[in-house]
Amino acid sequence: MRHSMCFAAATASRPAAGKGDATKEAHKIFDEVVITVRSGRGGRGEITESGKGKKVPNFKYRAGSSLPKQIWLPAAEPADGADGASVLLVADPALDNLLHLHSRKTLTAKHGANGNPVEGTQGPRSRGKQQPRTPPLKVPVPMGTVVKRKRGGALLGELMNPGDTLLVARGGKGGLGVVWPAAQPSARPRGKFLDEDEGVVVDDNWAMDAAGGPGEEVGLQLLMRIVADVGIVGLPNAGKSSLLAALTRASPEVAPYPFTTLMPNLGVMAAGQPASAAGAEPDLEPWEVAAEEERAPVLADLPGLIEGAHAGRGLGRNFLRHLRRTRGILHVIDASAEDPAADYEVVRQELAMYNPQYCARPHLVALNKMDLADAAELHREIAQDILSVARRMQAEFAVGEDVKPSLPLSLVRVSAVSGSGVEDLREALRDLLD
Ligand SMILES: Nc1nc2c(ncn2[C@@H]2O[C@H](COP(=O)(O)OP(=O)(O)OP(=O)(O)O)[C@@H](O)[C@H]2O)c(=O)[nH]1
Ligand SMILES: [Mg+2]
Repeated sequence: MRHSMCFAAATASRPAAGKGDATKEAHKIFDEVVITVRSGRGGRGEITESGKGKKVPNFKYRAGSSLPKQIWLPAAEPADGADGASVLLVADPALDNLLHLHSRKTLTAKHGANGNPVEGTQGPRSRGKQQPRTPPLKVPVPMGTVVKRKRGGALLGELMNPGDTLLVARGGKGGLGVVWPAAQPSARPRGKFLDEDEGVVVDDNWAMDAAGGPGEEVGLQLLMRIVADVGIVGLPNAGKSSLLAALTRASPEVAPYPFTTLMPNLGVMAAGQPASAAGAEPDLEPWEVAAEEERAPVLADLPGLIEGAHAGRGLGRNFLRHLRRTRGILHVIDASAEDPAADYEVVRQELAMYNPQYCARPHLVALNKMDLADAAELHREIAQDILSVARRMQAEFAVGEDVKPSLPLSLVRVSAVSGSGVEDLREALRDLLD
């Protein structure tokens, strides 16, 4: 279900002050982590002596009969060692960040059980059978996680949908059960093979066969990009989080100071709002409603951007990578600000500097805080100014670049506080995505 992912980030806990730098700065790296995973080594195979069995009572023996009292039970086939546990990454829809992996950076899977319980080691003995599989170590990660090798940065895979799994370290093969041809050590078969480093090495084949394969150790870099249809961007305090709360059922933190939002908040814009004309649509069945919700657009409220974010000011701009998979962008402008058109330009410029593609995506402008007197009076001029900024940016860019900044699809006047215009904005967002 898409839903379950959506409301967890709303109460993204503020890192407690004074706990040490890593904790304080955790919010900056909620979407990135470097970890080491180790798969288990394979268990040893059982080693038995051939021809050896044991005498056991004959259950068919009856006193006075010709049947022997004891019979010879041949040795069972020796058991194989179990394969070591692999390490799997699993996309968990309940997660929306990678913070849980910051506290434990090395994850080790279990070794395979030995085929023979030698003194001092543990292991179930199941003669003649492959040992039971060792359950893999499953590491939960949020959807939208990109997995790269720490060294070289080769892409190993992406986990996009709930339940997607990626094998990152394969467990070692279990050793084979081996029979000595004779009890005498001198009679054991011997094999010679070349070892690249040390020249000729003599070893016993049986010992090689019985040994389990080693596990792997892999350094991984995990990067998360949230999966959303629309990204909400704007200066700090413009009312992005307030609008997300008005448009969806999410309840992000809202406060009258900049940089309230430290990690993206997600919300689902549920369909079937009361706006449609009476009788125009037949009532939806419950499963149709569920299907609607499944398709309902996900909005992502990003932390505030400021001028110079590309150079690391404010919260920087690393979180802009979360716009990568969005189809459209909603610019939120505080229309009661001194120069809303300049604010719009600042944010557009930061987007363009991060990735010119972002500016080419279809976008909407929400003129927020329309309940305030200054904003309401000036909204025509503000809209004009914003449009001329957008046209100018388009004209400037079109010269050398092949991606052209888009013009706003529409400018919507809203107030997240009074709720006016929210329905129009919802409508505009749907048009944007169609
Ligand atoms: N009057 C009025 N105030 C608003 C409106 N929308 C938001 N605010 C106020 O503006 C302030 C900032 O709102 P937020 O939603 O936290 O702003 P933000 O853009 O998410 O801010 P950051 O997360 O810091 O980037 C809060 O005090 C809100 O109450 C609105 O439509 N009208
Ligand atoms: Mg916010």
